Amino acid sequence: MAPSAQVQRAQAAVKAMKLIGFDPGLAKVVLKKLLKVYENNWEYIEAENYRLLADSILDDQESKDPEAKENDDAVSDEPELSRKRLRRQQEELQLSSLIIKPDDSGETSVKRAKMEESVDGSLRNRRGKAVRHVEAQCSYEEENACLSPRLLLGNGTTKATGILEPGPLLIHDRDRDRRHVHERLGSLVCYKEPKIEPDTDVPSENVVGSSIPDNVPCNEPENSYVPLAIMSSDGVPSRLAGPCSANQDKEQKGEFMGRNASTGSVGGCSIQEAHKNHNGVERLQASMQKELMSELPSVQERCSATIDIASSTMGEVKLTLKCISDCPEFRMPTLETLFTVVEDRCLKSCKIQPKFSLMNLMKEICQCAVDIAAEAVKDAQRDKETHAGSLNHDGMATISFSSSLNMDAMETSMVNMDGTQSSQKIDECNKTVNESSFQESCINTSRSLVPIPQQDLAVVAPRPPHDENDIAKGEERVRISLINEFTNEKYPPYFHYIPQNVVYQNAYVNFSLARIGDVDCCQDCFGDCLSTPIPCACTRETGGEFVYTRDGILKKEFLNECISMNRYPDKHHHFYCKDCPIEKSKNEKNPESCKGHLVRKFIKECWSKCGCSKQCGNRVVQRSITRNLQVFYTAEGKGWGLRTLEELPRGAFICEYIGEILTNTELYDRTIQKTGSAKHSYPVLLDADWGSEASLRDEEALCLDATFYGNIGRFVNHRCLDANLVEVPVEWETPDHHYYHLAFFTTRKIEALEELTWDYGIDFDDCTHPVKAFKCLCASRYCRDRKRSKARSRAST
Ligand SMILES: C[S@@+](CC[C@H](N)C(=O)[O-])C[C@H]1O[C@@H](n2cnc3c(N)ncnc32)[C@H](O)[C@@H]1O
Repeated sequence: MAPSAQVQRAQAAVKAMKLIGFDPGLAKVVLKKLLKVYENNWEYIEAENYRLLADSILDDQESKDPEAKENDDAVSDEPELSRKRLRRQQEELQLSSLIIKPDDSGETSVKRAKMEESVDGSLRNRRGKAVRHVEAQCSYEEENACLSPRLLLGNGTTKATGILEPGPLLIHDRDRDRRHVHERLGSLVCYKEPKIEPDTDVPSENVVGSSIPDNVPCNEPENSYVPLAIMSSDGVPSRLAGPCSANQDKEQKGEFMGRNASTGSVGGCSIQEAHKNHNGVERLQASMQKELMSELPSVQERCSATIDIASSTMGEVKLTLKCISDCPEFRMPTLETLFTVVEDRCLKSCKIQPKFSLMNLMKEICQCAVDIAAEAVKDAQRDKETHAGSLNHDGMATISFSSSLNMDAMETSMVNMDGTQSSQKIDECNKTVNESSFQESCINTSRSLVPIPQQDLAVVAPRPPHDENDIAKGEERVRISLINEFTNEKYPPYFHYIPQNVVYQNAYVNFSLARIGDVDCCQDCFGDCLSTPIPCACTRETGGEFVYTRDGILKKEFLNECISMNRYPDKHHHFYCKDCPIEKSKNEKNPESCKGHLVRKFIKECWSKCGCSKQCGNRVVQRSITRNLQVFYTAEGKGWGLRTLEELPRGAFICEYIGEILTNTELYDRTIQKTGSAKHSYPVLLDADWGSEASLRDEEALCLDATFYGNIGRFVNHRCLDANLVEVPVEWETPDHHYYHLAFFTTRKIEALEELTWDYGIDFDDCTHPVKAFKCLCASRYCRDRKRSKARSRAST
């Protein structure tokens, strides 16, 4: 019968001791003691070619030497001493293995790294790629020697056949003898069996750790690294507020990357599972190992994993993944393996797209950092220019930057969004960043982490201003794609996509619940107000009738009225204000009298103070965009426009016109600051109630400006009279008509791919109108601009 694994290991250990000159009998005795002390944990004993065993034999011999007795104690009597020694050895081993340097070819080599290979000479990762496990067993030169499953003795030369038999060691100079033994051990090359896969249970307290001290001073120098956030193993930052809130929660019982602590599964795929597929030999070894180590902590329990994120005020971000273990066999996997496994797990667990790549995710993180910083720069510049009164918002010029994380090297000149002007500078920046980051990686990376050349990480191309798959950047319930089939202008000039209006600065918009009285909401309602026999209080505005059908479509009568108001304004009521903000903005000192503002029909939707649900049929506009729409480049020269990709019924809600809420004064300031190079303009006056207010000051009159912040409503082009959209004022959070939402509804059935248009109601002769006069290209047979042009040309002939 073949000897048991235990016996085989014992034989190998004794033989190794014999090879370096120890008496096999003594080796056996000491080995027995060690096994007892270390509870049969062969990993400790076999580490570094039985260094512990050799040391223990020396200790044993020394303990029998009366001179030595005073100084050292035998291993059997002092297990703690042996443990300490082992720890020291492990520390030495780790330190010596940390240095990774690029060689002449630019590749990295692990200094003093030793190789171990599995039975077939290679290990494969789960995608079938060969993975080399780096072990501290033999040098690169000795790599081939490791392939043979036998004990070899190497003293610079590999002797596969002849085994040297040195004589017994004489114990005179203990230090020298120890050195001697260690040298011999160092040259002893030992075949190691394929590594047994670790257990997967990870007690959370062992997983979490941090290398960043709690007492980071608050007065760090400007460009020093300060931890922004320490990600605990469950991914929750345990420190978010910078250096002063440095109380890192080491106690936090986290789970690493969604790992289930009790099962060891990561994102639905446990490590155990991951290794189940290995061959039967490994399974057998795993069970043997389990038997021997049943009461020992698992490898994972002996590791701590930390993610440190440090950021300097200069914009550099360092992300460090540290896995520290007291287990001598523990090695960091290569990045390739790590990425492959994480990607696999993520793919399995999160059902994310098959194209998912961790590297892309990291690039995305870099990109986000750059985006956020760039936006702050842009805001600062805009503020500066606004104050200087010399702002030209028109070209929507923006900042181009190096997308690597060195914001110090950021290019700040204004260039076109195609990035053409700044490439040289970006290259230079990247070069600087690459060099320094590469060096840092060399120092900080643990033994088998290969520094990634920064050009792989850096996003080289300038960031596109918009996501062509979704211009709304996920802010809406539906994605809104972007397409230009006519020119090289791939994207519209940059603007911030916002799904809801935001106050720019001085606009007074009072959203307080206290202002909504009982008559302005339906507190007693429940569920869907449209399903109740008696219309709720919110219909007061619309004469006790809901304006929506159960299908969420605007009712015919109401829609007709709104369309008629737009098409035939003269037939409808107008307000005339005492001091018209529009006239005042044209001539402040001597304003003309008000030309009148249409008395518009309002929709009042239910809201949060009401008792009904968010799905209530009287909440159509606030539920935002639901239709399949697309921003596209128009063929006629109107620039970008909005179209539908689906057939739309008459009365369907399309979108709100969203922008910054400005006072009339603010809009006026913005308008006069324009130098005239602006191609398009995007303001809308919220004048539906101006006439009802006896005297409305400019700083009270509101408007929406979608130039810098807006939604897809800003792309709706103008069409004279027979536009297929009509704007309707809608309110829900405020009971008066001072501030309201502007919603677009279809005026007729619309085919898929038809452009959506709206009659801006502008007077093409009025050069002072906030919407800058443009040559109308609406192609409507009712085009007011064309009529005007014709009339002019007739008059001149
Ligand atoms: C609210 S924006 C519409 C989106 C704009 N086309 C774009 O590319 O961003 C209004 C501007 O679009 C252009 N525009 C809209 N309707 C137009 C039309 N019928 N004819 C010519 N230009 C039009 C004008 O420059 C106008 O100032």
